[in-house]
Amino acid sequence: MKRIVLLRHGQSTWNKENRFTGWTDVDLTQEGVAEAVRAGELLRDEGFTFGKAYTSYLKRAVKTLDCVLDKLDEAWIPVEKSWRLNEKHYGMLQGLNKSETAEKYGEEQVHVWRRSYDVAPDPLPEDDPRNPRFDVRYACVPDAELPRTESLEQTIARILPYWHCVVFPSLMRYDSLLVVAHGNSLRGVIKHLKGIPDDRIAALNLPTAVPYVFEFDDALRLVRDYYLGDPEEIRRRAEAVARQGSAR
Ligand SMILES: O=C(O)[C@H](O)COP(=O)(O)O
Repeated sequence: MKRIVLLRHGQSTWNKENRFTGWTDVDLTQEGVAEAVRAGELLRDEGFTFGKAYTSYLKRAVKTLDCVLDKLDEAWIPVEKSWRLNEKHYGMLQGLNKSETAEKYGEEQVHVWRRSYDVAPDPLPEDDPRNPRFDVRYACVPDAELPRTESLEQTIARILPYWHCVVFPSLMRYDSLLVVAHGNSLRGVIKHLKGIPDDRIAALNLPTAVPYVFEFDDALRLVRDYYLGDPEEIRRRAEAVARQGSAR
């Protein structure tokens, strides 16, 4: 049996302030670090070990991965970072408070921006200092591939080449992989793995730092998926994520 564990990063400073984050490189809060440590302990106590780990270019995911590997005493395993695992780019919404945005534009519009499959928020202007073309970490990415905003569909379109060519084939070499990324980049991966239809993906909300396990048979067909942890608490936390777009 082969396994991939997907993990959303722990609480970030902008999660705490309820701001749209996207590609903004904000840090973990103390609570976020504690969540990451708890995720590592849970994986350790359930006997998980990993051959290789993947994460994004954003420090909230990288630091969460570090905390988990530390708890597993597996800081030595190969780790590969890719911009393709970054969060959905939230365009001009980045930095705005989600509740205030709901008060201004309506909860329904905010839900469309957050959870629709094919609607993207307004893009960052070309000369906006937040445009990824000005960020040295993306210097090796062709400009045409760097987003100024993204729908979930576009997020999935940039993740899948990496998923198909790099992450998933490494299951042939390693029995277990750990992928630490973001709420929407992982929703995209989960949509792909489970074949969730476009019009059903809006209902999926991922809480921070809850390990989500995918098991595959020897032919690498998905046989089972489940969260680690208390189902009632996970349900409550997923609902709280959904409510982040409510007006106050
Ligand atoms: O980028 C963000 O704001 C978060 O990572 C995910 O936000 P969402 O749950 O509002 O899509």
